[in-house]
Amino acid sequence: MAVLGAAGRMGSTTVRAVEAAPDLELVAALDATDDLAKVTAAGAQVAVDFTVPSVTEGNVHALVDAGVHAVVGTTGWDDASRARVRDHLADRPGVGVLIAPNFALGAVLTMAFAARAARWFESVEIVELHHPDKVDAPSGTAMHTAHAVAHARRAAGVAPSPDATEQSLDGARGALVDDVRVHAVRLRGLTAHEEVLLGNPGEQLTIRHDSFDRVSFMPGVLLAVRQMPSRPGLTVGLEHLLDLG
Ligand SMILES: NC(=O)C1=CN([C@@H]2O[C@H](COP(=O)(O)OP(=O)(O)OC[C@H]3O[C@@H](n4cnc5c(N)ncnc54)[C@H](O)[C@@H]3O)[C@@H](O)[C@H]2O)C=CC1
Ligand SMILES: O=C(O)C1=N[C@H](C(=O)O)C[C@H](O)C1
Repeated sequence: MAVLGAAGRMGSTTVRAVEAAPDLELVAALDATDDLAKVTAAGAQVAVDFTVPSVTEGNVHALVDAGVHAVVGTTGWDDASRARVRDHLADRPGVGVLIAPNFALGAVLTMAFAARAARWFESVEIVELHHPDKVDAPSGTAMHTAHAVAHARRAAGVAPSPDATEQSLDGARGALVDDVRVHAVRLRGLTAHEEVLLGNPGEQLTIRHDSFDRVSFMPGVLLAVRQMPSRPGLTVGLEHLLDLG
């Protein structure tokens, strides 16, 4: 297999995890100046992408063209970019692509629990907290959580969260993602954290996940590397590989 973004925080952690896995062989480790052709030249069947939002879609199309399965952890995807990959895969039967905003088991469970709870609370807001070197906000995980929560609330006929704000500074109420408020904190010392706050009169439920170390993402990454060769087409979210989707 191959790792794209191998010199980065997640890419280097993935390289170490793959090297420690007896059933996987790392044949290519690429970073920004490397030609993607090295992936096929090395005979990789699966490539993991932990690069940057501005290049990940191009990488995936090149991998699909080369018949290489892709496990994508890079964020910054939207409906349009995912649709382009889905369309491309229609011409390449047998090739699988997973785009997952978070590979940590606890984060995937947080999203599943939040979606399950969402219909039972009048208010819901999301706070994501990350290291200050992160280039995108809100996090891909928070966006995915907001869409899942919004979908569950719409399906149950629940109104958007009440909010009487008439006057506020720009950004004070966070970003509105699919009718759910998302707040992004960037703080030295943090790794990757998310809280889903659910409120009713007289009670609050907080669902919180903390990744203290990037090793927390590795079991999910390796699971996906092993499964994608038998999952053709586009899969969005690790929850589908864990039977939680
Ligand atoms: N899905 C998940 O579980 C997780 C996803 N992420 C996401 O993964 C991405 C990477 O995060 P970090 O590793 O923290 O960033 P980073 O900045 O440490 O690493 C990115 C690496 O990609 C390299 N790169 C840039 N363009 C490239 C190209 N064209 N080809 C190959 N390599 C290229 C950079 O030189 C750098 O080494 C971000 O989008 C982040 O949000 C991060 C943690 C977990
Ligand atoms: O950049 C990060 O660090 C992370 N990015 C992903 C995201 O945007 O959701 C996953 C995790 O939160 C860490």
